[in-house]
Amino acid sequence: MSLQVNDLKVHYRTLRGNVHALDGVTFSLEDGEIMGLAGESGCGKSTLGKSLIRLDSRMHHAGGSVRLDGREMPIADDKAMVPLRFHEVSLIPQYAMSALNPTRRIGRMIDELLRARGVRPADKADELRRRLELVGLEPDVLRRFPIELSGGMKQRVVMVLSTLLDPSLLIADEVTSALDVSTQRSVAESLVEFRDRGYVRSMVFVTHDVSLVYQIADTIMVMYAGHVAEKGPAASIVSEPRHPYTRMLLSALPEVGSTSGERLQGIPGTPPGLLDPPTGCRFRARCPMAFDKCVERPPLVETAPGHWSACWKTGEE
Ligand SMILES: Nc1ncnc2c1ncn2[C@@H]1O[C@H](COP(=O)(O)OP(=O)(O)OP(=O)(O)O)[C@@H](O)[C@H]1O
Repeated sequence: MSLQVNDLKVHYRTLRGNVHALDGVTFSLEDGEIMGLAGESGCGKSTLGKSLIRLDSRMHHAGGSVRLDGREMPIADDKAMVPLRFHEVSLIPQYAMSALNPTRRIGRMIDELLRARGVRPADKADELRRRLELVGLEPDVLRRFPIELSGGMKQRVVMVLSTLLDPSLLIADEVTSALDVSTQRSVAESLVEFRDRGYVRSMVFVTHDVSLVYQIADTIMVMYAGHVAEKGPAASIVSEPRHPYTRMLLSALPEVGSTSGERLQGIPGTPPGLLDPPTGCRFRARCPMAFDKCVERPPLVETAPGHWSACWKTGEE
């Protein structure tokens, strides 16, 4: 599996104009890669996840391309995307576990969803049980209603369901944020296990929690206001961040980096609005390193193998 996203632009149409939620996003994902996607609220993480599977009616594909396994994905063509969903690309959306139909038993709901995707439930019954067991759920969960399950159990059901057809790419959007810390960890570890067993080939793990993603991801991509700020191997993003925004994001976290005895710093200011975003580097108004050239948009350049950063200063180092 390989994913190449090139200069992707996705906007939301609103009465006040277009919200430039993704404005020229470029990155790639290797076979087997788990990429953590981080950044402040509103930077475009969910929009990127949704763009790879379903553009809703307010979303507009304004440019760029997405290639999965060398094939162009018709992301703007809802109908043409139907055969790819769940088979090639699957999404565990934010709040998926609270969206489970409360009036359906889990087993019946899974059967209905499989049929809707052209799959006979009987053909998947053994595999379903094996995977439920793998995530620590008894087969009797299939006879229960969602209300009878804890948040962690529901999230595991959703994970198993979303990956039952062995998609190439899984997008997991904030799948752990509503769970307690130990459940978060085990849900995240189950996702890694799914990758290791080949149930999914590669994964984009969207999160606010850089410390959790650091434990499970191979690479981390940091977005800022609809742009990619930096992408690289997880260890070097955390220990040697190149982009000033990544540095500030990490220094605002208690769990990651060398924080012993150091005072945590918040990031002063707020991200720009995306209805009429500023030209050039979108971080420049908050950046302690900003200089004249930042009125031009910095290109994303590879500063070390597999490590990309979009900052004029990084390019100079
Ligand atoms: N339906 C919508 N209509 C208009 N603008 C939207 C819509 N959904 C999202 N946006 C805007 O698009 C931008 C990106 O939002 P997105 O939800 O992708 O960010 P995010 O990084 O996932 O945030 P969060 O972490 O809070 O989920 C934001 O400026 C947001 O306000």
